[in-house]
Amino acid sequence: MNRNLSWLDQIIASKKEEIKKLLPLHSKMEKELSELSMPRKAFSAALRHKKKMGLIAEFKRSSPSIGVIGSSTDPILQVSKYRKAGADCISVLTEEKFFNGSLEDLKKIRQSVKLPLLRKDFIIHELQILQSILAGADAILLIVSILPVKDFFRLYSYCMQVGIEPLVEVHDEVEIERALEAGASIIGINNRDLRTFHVDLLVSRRLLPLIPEDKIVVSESGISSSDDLCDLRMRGADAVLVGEFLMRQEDPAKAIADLLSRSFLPRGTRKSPIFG
Ligand SMILES: O=P(O)(O)OC[C@@H](O)[C@@H](O)c1c[nH]c2ccccc12
Repeated sequence: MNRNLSWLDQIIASKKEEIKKLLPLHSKMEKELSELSMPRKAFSAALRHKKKMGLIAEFKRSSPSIGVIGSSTDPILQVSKYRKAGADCISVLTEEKFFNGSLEDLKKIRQSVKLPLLRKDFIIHELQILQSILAGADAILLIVSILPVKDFFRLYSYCMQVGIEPLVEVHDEVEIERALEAGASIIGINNRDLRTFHVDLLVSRRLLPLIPEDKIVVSESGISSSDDLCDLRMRGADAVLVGEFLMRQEDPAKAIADLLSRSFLPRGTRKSPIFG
């Protein structure tokens, strides 16, 4: 491993290798896609206009910022606990090198629950999008900060064309503009800076007012209490995405019940800071 490359550079390099292996399968994958039914809108439907804060519960074995979280946790068992406790959607981290995940995890989970599934990975090519649909994902994460502008717009349109919902991940004002320009309807504000790993819920507080009311907004990362949920709900978040906190719990169902206990509120309006 080249020590001069950041972990993100290393992930992107390994993704490029994976894509090379997928290239010969392209027409086979397209044929399989044509045999599936459209449209896939379950992910946004599970989060839009709800009376409580939406919860996307994540299956995440490890991460580059904190190391091993729950490496040997059984995906089917964990996700069934999430479902029984009231999670609205499931996110599965499939990146292998730093997150110890796999597409196999997602496929197993797909066979065991009907809840909408988000494939969480570093998507830089159309073939990964096809691969996600064929593995049973309802949505994919599209991270604005890792994509050249042109590639972002192209991949966004491809998602629309093949019928999978992109959760467009942003971390600052410029990325929000780009997401809105593409026409994104589900926007994830990542409270974690992917380059420094610094986590701050202030990122959501600052950016929520900049996103129009008709968009679904998900606050991602670093969320661990019902206070966090209440605050984000009142500031206009439709949903939260929670990984590490749930993976570390002995009783994830109880943790979900506690998290959601005070968030049965209508979503607050996203007031522009200019108007108070
Ligand atoms: O484990 P946390 O702090 O609850 O965070 C979950 C999720 O937001 C995080 O896994 C994530 C958000 N965006 C990403 C992009 C790539 C990898 C991981 C992520």
